[in-house]
Amino acid sequence: MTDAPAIRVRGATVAFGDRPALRQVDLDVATGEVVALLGPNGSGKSTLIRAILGLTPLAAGTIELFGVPSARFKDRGRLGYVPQRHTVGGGVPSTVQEVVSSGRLSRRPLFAPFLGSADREVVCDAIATVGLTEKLTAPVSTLSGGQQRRALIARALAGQPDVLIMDEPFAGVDAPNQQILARTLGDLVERGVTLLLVTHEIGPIAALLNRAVVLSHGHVVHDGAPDQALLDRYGNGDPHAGSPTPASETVQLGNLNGSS
Ligand SMILES: Nc1ncnc2c1ncn2[C@@H]1O[C@H](COP(=O)(O)OP(=O)(O)OP(=O)(O)O)[C@@H](O)[C@H]1O
Repeated sequence: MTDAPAIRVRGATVAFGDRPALRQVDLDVATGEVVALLGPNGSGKSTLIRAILGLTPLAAGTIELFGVPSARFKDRGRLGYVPQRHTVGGGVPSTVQEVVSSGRLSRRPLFAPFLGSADREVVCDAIATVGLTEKLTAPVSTLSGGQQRRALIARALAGQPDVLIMDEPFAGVDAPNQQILARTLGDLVERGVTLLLVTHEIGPIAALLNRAVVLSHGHVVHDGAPDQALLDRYGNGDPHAGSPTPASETVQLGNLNGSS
């Protein structure tokens, strides 16, 4: 272990064609921190986490993971990712156990891709952590949206990541399941897992948050305490919170930035 932050982003710039999506973004996430990434639709949140995960190339800037430049970072299993899509499955019917087991493969050597008993134990533990043990053999297509989110989280947990990056973990999840999810995330934080979450709703995890980072038009416009103004804006579970709003997005977030 080094004292380097789990994630260090400096001057990250991403463009799609001639349209910039991230502009000179700096972000540090220390080991053990819980950071929410907020901002209106299209502000660059998903692009930033995809860049951190090495899924979207930078036009400029640098990213270090655990103190190692991203291009040289080999231990990708230390990063868990729960993508934005809130359903799993597709054409091939798979059970919860199969979906979650697939998340363990990142920890297996290429020449030994089959799961041993220790791996299967980790898979069962991940499923228990998200409260889906009774659904072990159920096809994921039969689960509710919230249960499918939890199955995806368990899949990420099966890789035993040190950092869990989640894109909209609460989207499409009803209030009771949001509470269950939030408790699951709280358990992970107690175990020392670092969390970086893109969300439009910080309400369910407000108590866990160390910091909130707000993006607007690809810029960081706030990086600091999840203060009352942010809770008012993003904390009420309103699915439209953070959507482009008339006139004042930049001004309002600029004020927040100035006051932090
Ligand atoms: N693969 C892509 N090709 C072209 N443009 C893209 C691509 N991915 C993202 N963009 C554009 O980059 C900008 C940032 O998108 P991004 O998805 O990162 O925003 P976001 O803040 O995550 O939005 P949302 O809250 O709607 O998920 C947007 O203008 C989007 O249209």
